[in-house]
Amino acid sequence: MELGWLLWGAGVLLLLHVLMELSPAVNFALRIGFYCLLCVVGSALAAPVCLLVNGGRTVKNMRIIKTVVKTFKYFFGVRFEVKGLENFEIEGPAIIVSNHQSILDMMGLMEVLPDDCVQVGKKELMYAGTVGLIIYLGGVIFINRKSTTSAKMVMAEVAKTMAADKVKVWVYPEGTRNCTGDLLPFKKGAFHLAVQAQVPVIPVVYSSFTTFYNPKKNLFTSGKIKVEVLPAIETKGLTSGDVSDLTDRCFRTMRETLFRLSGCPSEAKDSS
Ligand SMILES: CCCCCCCC/C=C\CCCCCCCC(=O)SCCNC(=O)CCNC(=O)[C@H](O)C(C)(C)COP(=O)(O)OP(=O)(O)OC[C@H]1O[C@@H](n2cnc3c(N)ncnc32)[C@H](O)[C@@H]1OP(=O)(O)O
Ligand SMILES: CCCCCCCCCCCCCC(=O)OC[C@@H](O)COP(=O)(O)O
Repeated sequence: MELGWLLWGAGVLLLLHVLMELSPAVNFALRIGFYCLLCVVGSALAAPVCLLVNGGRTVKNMRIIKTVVKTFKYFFGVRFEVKGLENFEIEGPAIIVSNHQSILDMMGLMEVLPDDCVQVGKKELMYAGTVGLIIYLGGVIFINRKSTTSAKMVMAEVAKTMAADKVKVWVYPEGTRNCTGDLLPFKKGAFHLAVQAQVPVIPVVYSSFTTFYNPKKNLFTSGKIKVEVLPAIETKGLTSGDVSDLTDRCFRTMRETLFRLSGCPSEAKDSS
């Protein structure tokens, strides 16, 4: 009986292996599926721990979430090379902005996430089962991207509470995933938030995944991601009239850094 199960297990594994060898599409789907499974199972295990240790929705849960997510990279052979972590060492609140390429970004996020930092996410994530639950428990701020008015209202609330709670807020200013090796134009919410709260903006750039991860080509191998935390940009004294300039400045700095980290400096020159 037990031998039977073993044989079945071995058979299924062998079949999966052969399928992965034969078809890049199956290989890709299985690896992404496994990532999602890790997220779902990891969240299911972490949620009760968060509830027991911290009692409910609080940014303190991010430490627990971070501990779990930081183990994921070993399953996929993803390595991180991080520079500039000292730029996070700012007392009190700040807005952190970074590029957003894929759902795999959650690994890169947790690799560098400073203490007392919540993220802004689309509200649909709240309904992603156990993952939604863990994101909720971690204190993520949910916005409705389809309604600028309501998103702006949420962000204005955040500007007020950020100083009181001394939290940093992580925003993906592209507003959606983008795995092209370039940046999408930045939305302005993060920069309005920084100016309203008069807190610095800290840009974080992840090198392009395109060499090892490309959903269109069913590519997902092991690979190295370079991460750079850039020096903070002060916003003291800036007013809402300066938001566009601030946005452009961050965009240009981050785009140059992205090309430099991804090893394509020529594109940086062509861009402006
Ligand atoms: C234990 C195991 C666990 C495993 C599982 C892992 C779990 C990991 C756990 C936890 C990590 C959780 C991580 C979550 C990550 C989620 C990522 C996402 O979901 S990314 C998508 C959502 N995020 C965004 O979209 C943000 C950025 N968006 C914005 O800030 C936008 O600006 C927004 C939504 C506020 C408005 O977007 P618009 O599309 O309408 O575009 P615009 O150009 O920015 O705004 C239109 C006009 O409104 C003004 N405006 C915008 N915000 C304003 C403001 N606050 N005040 C005044 N005016 C404002 C602008 O200046 C613009 O006006 P003028 O064109 O300049 O005239
Ligand atoms: C019902 C159970 C489903 C479980 C699926 C598990 C998937 C794990 C995903 C980890 C969190 C990913 C957060 C993320 O990266 O969200 C994407 C948004 O930022 C941008 O959205 P979009 O590009 O505009 O669709």
